[in-house]
Amino acid sequence: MELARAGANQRIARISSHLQPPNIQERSDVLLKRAECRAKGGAPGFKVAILGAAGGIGQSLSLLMKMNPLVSVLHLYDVVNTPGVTADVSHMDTGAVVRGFLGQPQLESALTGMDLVIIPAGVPRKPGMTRDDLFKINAGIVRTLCEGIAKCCPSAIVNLISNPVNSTVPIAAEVFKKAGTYDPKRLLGVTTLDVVRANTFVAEVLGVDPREVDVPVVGGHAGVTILPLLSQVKPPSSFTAEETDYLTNRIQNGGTEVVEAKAGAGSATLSMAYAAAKFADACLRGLKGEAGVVECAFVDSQVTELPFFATKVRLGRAGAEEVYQLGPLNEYERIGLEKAKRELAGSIQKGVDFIRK
Ligand SMILES: NC(=O)C1=CN([C@@H]2O[C@H](COP(=O)(O)OP(=O)(O)OC[C@H]3O[C@@H](n4cnc5c(N)ncnc54)[C@H](O)[C@@H]3O)[C@@H](O)[C@H]2O)C=CC1
Ligand SMILES: O=C([O-])CC(=O)C(=O)O
Repeated sequence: MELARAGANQRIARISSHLQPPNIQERSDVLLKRAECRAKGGAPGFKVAILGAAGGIGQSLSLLMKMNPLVSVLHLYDVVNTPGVTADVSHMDTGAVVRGFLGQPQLESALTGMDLVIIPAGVPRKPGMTRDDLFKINAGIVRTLCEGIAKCCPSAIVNLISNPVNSTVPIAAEVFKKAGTYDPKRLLGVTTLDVVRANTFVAEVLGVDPREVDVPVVGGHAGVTILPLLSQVKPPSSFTAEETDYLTNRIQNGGTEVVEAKAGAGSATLSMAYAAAKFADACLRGLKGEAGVVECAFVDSQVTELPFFATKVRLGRAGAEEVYQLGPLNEYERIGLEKAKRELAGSIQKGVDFIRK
């Protein structure tokens, strides 16, 4: 009986969360609070916000996070089109309560109380552009969103997708430092798509199921900074010099391959939403206290002389609780590492300067 009533409340909360009249909205807030309390009580559940939820990545990612049983509350924020995306996703008969937020005046409401904030907001590449060409527009977007996080949910884990990741993560760190809320363990640049691609392409070469393959990809998330460690592939495998060249180039240029195939209609969205959902799920499992959750991510790091670097990290209740060393590299990878570090150093500094200067 009580369960049925709770279910009805949740339904009303879902429907009325899109309605505008203040009295209905007020009632919806009460009902939503009840649903949130319930979700926070017995059944485990985290509050997740997606910033840029109406975009190419954002929409598919919203769908995937609505399907995640670890999510009890899902906030969808964008500067356009969130009412439609929210209405649509909210009809899915899964547990998470969905709520939409539109435009800067609603940013703080979208962020308050969140455990995990995922950011795919910003412009994507067109053919002929590098990820760094997106810096001008996306740096400002990331700064504004991170200022909101520092104010409204300073303890949230942040998954940063907006490009150029090699610069936007340092930007976010500087914003949080300025606000006095920086916790390096909680800021993670999402490089999962590089690992997803590496697993797929290596599996093709080996003739096995990609789900059986694990390729560490380290460095950063642009061109030569994307460094797959083929000598550490699991299960242990050897590659000819030709295969190593082919795989390294294909993994480093996977993003460009999609940008060119889409011919002006944007960059990877579907595989990226899949990768982001996979990474967010790992973060939530870590938050829940699951042991042994390990993923690659671009984080505050002491693995090299650079202040940020992507390696495997262990995800726990506090975020990236352990940052793993690179492990043994072969000669090909050592040369790649030096190239990656040279480019990364400039991209990181550019991000830092954007906030400090
Ligand atoms: N880390 C990675 O591996 C990958 C990163 N990306 C990056 O993700 C970003 C998003 O890509 P798409 O979804 O394809 O772009 P999109 O243009 O389809 O969507 C971006 C969304 O961000 C929204 N937005 C713009 N300014 C905003 C603001 N101030 N606050 C909130 N939302 C705002 C837009 O309204 C739009 O809905 C791009 O920067 C792209 O380069 C894309 C693929 C892989
Ligand atoms: O290539 C791009 O611009 C988008 C991206 O980061 C990727 O697909 O890896």
